[in-house]
Amino acid sequence: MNGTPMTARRDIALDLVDLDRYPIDDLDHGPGADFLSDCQHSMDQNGWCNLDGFIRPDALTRLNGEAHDLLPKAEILHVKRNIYQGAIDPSLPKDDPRRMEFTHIANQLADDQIPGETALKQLYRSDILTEFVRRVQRKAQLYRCADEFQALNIVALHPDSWHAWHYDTTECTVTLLLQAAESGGEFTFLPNSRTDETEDHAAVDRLLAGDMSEAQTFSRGAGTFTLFRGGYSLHGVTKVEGNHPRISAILTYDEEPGRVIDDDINIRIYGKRVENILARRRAEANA
Ligand SMILES: O=C(O)CCC(=O)C(=O)O
Ligand SMILES: [Fe+2]
Repeated sequence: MNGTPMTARRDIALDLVDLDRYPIDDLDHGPGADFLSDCQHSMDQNGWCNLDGFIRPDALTRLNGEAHDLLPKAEILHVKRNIYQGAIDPSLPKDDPRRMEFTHIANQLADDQIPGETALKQLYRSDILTEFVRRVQRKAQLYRCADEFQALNIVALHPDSWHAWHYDTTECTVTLLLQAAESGGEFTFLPNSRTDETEDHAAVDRLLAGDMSEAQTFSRGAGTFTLFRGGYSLHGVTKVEGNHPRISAILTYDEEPGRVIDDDINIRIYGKRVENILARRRAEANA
């Protein structure tokens, strides 16, 4: 032993987040405490908290570069589902949302396709960031989602694509915009449109019919970090216009530790690749 102290690895959030504007490194004192209280107030009042320029410009170049390096290897997914992530049930009336199929096309990386050494994965795994999200969402505990596919995703929507209306399968979602669309591609949602007991069916039906008048949307530049309760807020992204894709990172969190997602939901989102992984695993387990 030479007496060299073990030094913990520096938390990458300290290098990527604009701490002057968003002091997530000290939420208990001075400016950090005021900032946290503003974020909590926005969650309470509006059901969202939108932090423009959360990622510093140099860090954004790095994260967006990682997404651009990885996306060519990702599948183009054709996602077909109802807003609850289920398969449609043809026995229901035609206007029941459980019967209505919404489809979209996305160039998407699942968590297992995003290497651990990337700054983006390290940012997702940052305890400082997770603690910030937990406190804004006012949770006694909050964990990063443990699902091998859903935990962290990178989603590129190419021109003419949208992201169909849905509820997430984990409660707390953060969407981090890495590259904005030239126009369109607006993140759009009905804050807290359902609870565990009920749903605002009238508002949901209006949105599904194309009436966006009650939906929340705001212009978000690249680097914007938006917290909301994705599992309880119907949401999607309007059609991307212009010449380049809109790219976002989706960070998911849940009150339950070890939250994993049903295989059928993962297959519906991620398609053949994940279907094959799960089938191989089942075959090996039975061998
Ligand atoms: O790209 C976004 O901003 C939202 C995407 C989304 O809702 C999702 O991947 O679940
Ligand atoms: Fe979502």
